[in-house]
Amino acid sequence: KPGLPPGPKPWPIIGNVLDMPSIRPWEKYREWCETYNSDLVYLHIPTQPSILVGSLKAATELFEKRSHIYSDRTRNVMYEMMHADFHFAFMGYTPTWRAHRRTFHSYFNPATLDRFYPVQLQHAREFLSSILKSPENSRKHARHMITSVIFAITYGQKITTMDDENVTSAEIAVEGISLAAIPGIFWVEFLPFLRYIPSWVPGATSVRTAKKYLPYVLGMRDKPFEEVKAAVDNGTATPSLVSNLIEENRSKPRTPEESAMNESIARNVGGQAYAAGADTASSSAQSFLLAMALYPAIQKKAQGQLDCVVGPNRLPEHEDLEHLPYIRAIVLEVMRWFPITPFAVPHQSTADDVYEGYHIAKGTRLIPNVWAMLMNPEDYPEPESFYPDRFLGADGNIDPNVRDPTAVAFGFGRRICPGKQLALNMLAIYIASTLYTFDITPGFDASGKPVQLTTEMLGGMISLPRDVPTGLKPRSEAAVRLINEAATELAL
Ligand code: HEM
Repeated sequence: KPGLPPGPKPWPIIGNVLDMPSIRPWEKYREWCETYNSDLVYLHIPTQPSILVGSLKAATELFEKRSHIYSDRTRNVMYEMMHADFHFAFMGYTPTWRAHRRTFHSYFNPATLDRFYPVQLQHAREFLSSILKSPENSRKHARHMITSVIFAITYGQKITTMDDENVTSAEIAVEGISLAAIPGIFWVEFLPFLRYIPSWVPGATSVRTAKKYLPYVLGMRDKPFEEVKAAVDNGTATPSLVSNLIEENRSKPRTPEESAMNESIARNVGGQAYAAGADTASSSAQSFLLAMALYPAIQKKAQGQLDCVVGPNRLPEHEDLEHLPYIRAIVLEVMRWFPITPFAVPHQSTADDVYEGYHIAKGTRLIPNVWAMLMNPEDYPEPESFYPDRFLGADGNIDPNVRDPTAVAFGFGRRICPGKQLALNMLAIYIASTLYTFDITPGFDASGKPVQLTTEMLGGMISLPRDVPTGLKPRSEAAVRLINEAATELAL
């Protein structure tokens, strides 16, 4: 009879709860796979049996080839308490999840994503202008750019400052969602009845945390949606995901139930775009700056190709990317070198199964160690080095024989990130525009010394670089002129 995969020895009752790392968990997860010499490692977590999936081979076999039984999500009591379960990334493998995903996909169908090029280009160029004015705020500007694209596409709203109420509220909501996603830090996850303990009881951290974030989560879902709905009513809405869904819902006769269901899907799908897309893509935008400051020779090489393809008289556009394999290789290497979702979003099984002689019971949570897969030296020699050339063949084009890291970094199977291509398009034009116009160096600290950059990763479910360089200098007077001309055009 197949047994459980190997794993750390459990304690009575609490199992491996105290073994669960909260700092850089992906490293401990990899160590366990090595210690037990197994792609799968079993963790005894009360009420939530879990398996770490340490190799791409196992992840592909389970999440992709057997996706019909590995596409569920783990119940997260904290999400229920803070109402974050409206986000379809956290819904179970149900018809409701499917309806949400279908709606999202119909708007962000990869075949029609070029209609978002203009909005991406506009905000990439606004980023250049902002950097020209205050390079010391590079982290904030990168975040602002991605947030602006997401709000423009989702709600047709212009985010002129990061102090915008819809943004600050969503930021706090995402902080709560990210916190609640770290496996093993809230006791309510193991003992769901704790949710009913009053928040004043000492130790009721779960209840107090959920209570703190609840209004922000609801605000993120409802406030911008209501604003767009009112604009649609007044005939003043700018076309967007949400206005489109509202109008479509009204365009055909429907029963009140159907109509309410469609409105709820529109509200949820809009409300989760910021949570799913802003932290993730802006973390990659920031880690790109970090890589460039740490690897100046790569920067030079990319700038050489940009100068050659784009010429001296204009800024890059999406259409240039086809002729810029080195930029595309940098995008791939950014996604690999800095795994911003180091264990993706765990999947859960819906039937008993056997893999390589191990028993995987129905209801097991499977945590893919995406970080370890992207740092695997067999696929990517010297994985700690930022080396885009690894993706290029002898002809200077992308070599299809090198494993595509975006097939791992965005998760797996039926749950794979549906915003993947949108995110990659956004990052590619931002990377091309920034390298074309700026030299990126670490910058200086308050005492005037060059900053010592590290590659330290912060955060849990979504990680971001601790250090983001601030030494961005325009490459030439011509670059400054092009940025200013673009800004004038955008203001017209
Ligand atoms: C660099 C940027 C991004 C990364 C690395 C990323 C990564 C991921 C990962 C790892 C998952 C979980 C996949 C799985 O369960 O196997 C996911 C799910 C998801 N992502 Fe992304 N994402 C990014 C950007 C975006 C953007 C821009 C959007 C939308 C605007 C988006 C929307 C979603 C949604 C809705 C889900 C849930 C899918 C489901 O459960 O069915 N993501 N993403």
